[in-house]
Amino acid sequence: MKYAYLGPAGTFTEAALLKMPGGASAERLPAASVLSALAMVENDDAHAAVVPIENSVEGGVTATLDAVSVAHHLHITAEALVPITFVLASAEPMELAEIRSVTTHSHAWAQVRKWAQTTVPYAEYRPASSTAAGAHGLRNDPPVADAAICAPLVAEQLGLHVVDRQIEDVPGAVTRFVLAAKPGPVPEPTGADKTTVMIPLPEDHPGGLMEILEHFATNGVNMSRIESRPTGFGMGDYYFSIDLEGHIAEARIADALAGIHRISPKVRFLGSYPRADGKPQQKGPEVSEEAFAAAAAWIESLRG
Ligand SMILES: O=C(O)C(=O)C[C@]1(C(=O)O)C=C[C@@H](O)C=C1
Repeated sequence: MKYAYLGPAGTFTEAALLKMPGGASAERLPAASVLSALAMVENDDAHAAVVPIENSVEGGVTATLDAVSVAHHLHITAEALVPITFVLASAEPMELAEIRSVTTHSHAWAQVRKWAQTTVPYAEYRPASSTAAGAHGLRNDPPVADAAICAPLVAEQLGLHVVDRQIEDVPGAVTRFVLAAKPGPVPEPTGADKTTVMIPLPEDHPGGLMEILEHFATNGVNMSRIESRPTGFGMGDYYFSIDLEGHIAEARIADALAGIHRISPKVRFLGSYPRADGKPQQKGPEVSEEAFAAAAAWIESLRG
């Protein structure tokens, strides 16, 4: 199997790839951006792509959310969680006070903002396409910056000097990554699953969002993430990117989505897949498979 990922070697995305099903034995194809990684799947140059989707401190990775929800026709088949810790690294030994420019990925920069303000307040920030790309750039002639914020492992692999470590503002931060592939068989339910959907907000429909959420509430479906994003097609045109706890094979998830389809027919199913944390679904008896089967049988008997 060939898996594309946000490269180069040494990104947090590569660490996530190794945790994905089939990741350890997959051929790893580094891509320069999230969009290129997803395009490699669409063009059949890779079977699947590993991309970051959400960080516990900085929130959604909008490039991924928009690409998976709107631009591409891909399904999520797995997720992985990677603990995030950063070091500040330089090509040659340097003191903190000497650093005038720092490079890293924008999501990494957002996770060290307070540290940067207090520790390197005069350093100019230079964006990099990934944390590892920034670290590799220190060896360019001329170097892309005085120092890079990257994973401890890539600093070690490139023989960089560690100026400061554990510089993240929130210890224990985690980034969530997904494996995206062309639509195919949905992974089997495990009892601890997630379903991702994209729901366009119905136009000129007062209470549209509330009606959508009511379908989740009445079917006992918990949401683990909800974000609104512009579709890009016009001012005020928004979609909701939502993760649900449960699998499309369950009657309560299917029933909620069928109800939503009547309000927002362009709703898109983006995959059901096992949860990385393995947390089992909690559901009351009124939304069990047996309760749905008994209700359907009752209606059938009335129509009899
Ligand atoms: O630059 C990397 O190493 C990445 O894998 C990207 C990314 C992200 O997009 O959030 C992944 C994890 C960290 O939160 C910072 C950067």
